[in-house]
Amino acid sequence: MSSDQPFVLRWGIISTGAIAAKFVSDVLIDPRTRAVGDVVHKVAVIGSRDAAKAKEFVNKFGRGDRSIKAYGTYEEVYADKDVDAVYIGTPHTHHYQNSKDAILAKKHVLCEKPVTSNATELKSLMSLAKENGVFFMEAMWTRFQPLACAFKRVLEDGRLGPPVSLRADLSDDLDIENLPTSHRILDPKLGGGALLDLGPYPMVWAIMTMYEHPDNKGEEPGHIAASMLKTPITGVDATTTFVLTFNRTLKAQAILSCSITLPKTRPGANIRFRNGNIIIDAPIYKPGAFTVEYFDKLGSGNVETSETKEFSYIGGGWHFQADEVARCIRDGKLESSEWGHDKSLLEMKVFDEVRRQGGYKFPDGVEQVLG
Ligand SMILES: NC(=O)C1=CN([C@@H]2O[C@H](COP(=O)(O)OP(=O)(O)OC[C@H]3O[C@@H](n4cnc5c(N)ncnc54)[C@H](OP(=O)(O)O)[C@@H]3O)[C@@H](O)[C@H]2O)C=CC1
Ligand SMILES: O=C1OC[C@@H](O)[C@H](O)[C@H]1O
Repeated sequence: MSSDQPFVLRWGIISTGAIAAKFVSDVLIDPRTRAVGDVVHKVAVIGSRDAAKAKEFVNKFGRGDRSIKAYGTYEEVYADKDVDAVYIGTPHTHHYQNSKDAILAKKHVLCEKPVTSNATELKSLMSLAKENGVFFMEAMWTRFQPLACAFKRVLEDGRLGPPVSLRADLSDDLDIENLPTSHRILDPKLGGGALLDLGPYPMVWAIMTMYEHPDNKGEEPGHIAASMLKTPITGVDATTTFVLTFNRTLKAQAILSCSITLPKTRPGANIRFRNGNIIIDAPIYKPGAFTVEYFDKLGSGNVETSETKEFSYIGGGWHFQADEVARCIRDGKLESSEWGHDKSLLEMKVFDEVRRQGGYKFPDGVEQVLG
């Protein structure tokens, strides 16, 4: 193959749930429709706990590709020689075991958010991935969308000055009164509740804005304050608010919230800098636009200029993270420089602490590795 041929990444898919369908649909879109010419994706294998579901998934989402294999166990996916990377779309509390099995089979892994149930599980996977020489990343798709890349460029040009305060919320009224208690959103055995499902999204904006800020020097927040409101249905958190104070070198505060009993709020995020603001549309997992406001002079609050940047593309937005995985694997990297292990680890440490303060303990046996 000549070097100007795109790199082909062959995926094995674990689970036939809602997000696996979205991921597969996106990676099967011709990458040239998003101006990507250096990588392409091949879905090689679908794995389900039920062979009939896997076959049905291939028929429904495989775009007529008759070479896609359908398996009735996940183990067959890990063992398949035609698979380079495994995408894991199972419920949160299965991510650790599924990732571990894939890594031990020497497959690269892209695992849905939240990457594990707790920080200790994640640390164990990070070590295992390094020992086995495979790439490992949490599927933090928002970070790879064109809007997030443009947002980072605005932060990096420095005109806004340092960030001081950020508010970000991801809420969605999931009609929990009418969901079965076995649904992954309600069942504590599946890590149910707002924090683990929706909390990664306010976190990603805080991480991009504050944790990654050069003045922060890679410090974790020095203080975390959290409160959870539980649903009486199963006791998982329905609404959670947590405040991260970056008080070590950067002096900034992120006020983050999520809810499964409220509709989305507008805007999704509001970030205040010494010299202006950034306002991000809802929903913050895939905003369509953001507005940058610049003050006439430092700290005045008078908006002199403002610019709104809008984004659209073909597909749901899950393919950009897949392109990142393909490029990293092609280049022999074991982690992404945009969403590396340290960022997922910070997320999981924060979630552990928020659950501790909120009194949300998983049932015994859910966490596979305890700290
Ligand atoms: N990035 C994003 O935008 C999104 C990410 N997610 C994340 O993806 C994960 C899955 O969510 P979602 O697709 O909505 O969930 P679904 O319930 O729709 O699908 C989960 C799938 O996991 C498999 N599975 C394995 N073990 C279990 C189990 N014990 N109970 C239920 N299902 C099981 C099943 O596939 P099978 O029977 O074929 O084995 C099932 O279809 C979550 O961690 C969530 O946070 C979810 C939505 C959006
Ligand atoms: O990751 C997600 O983003 C979109 C939400 O609707 C979904 O519940 C969540 O899992």
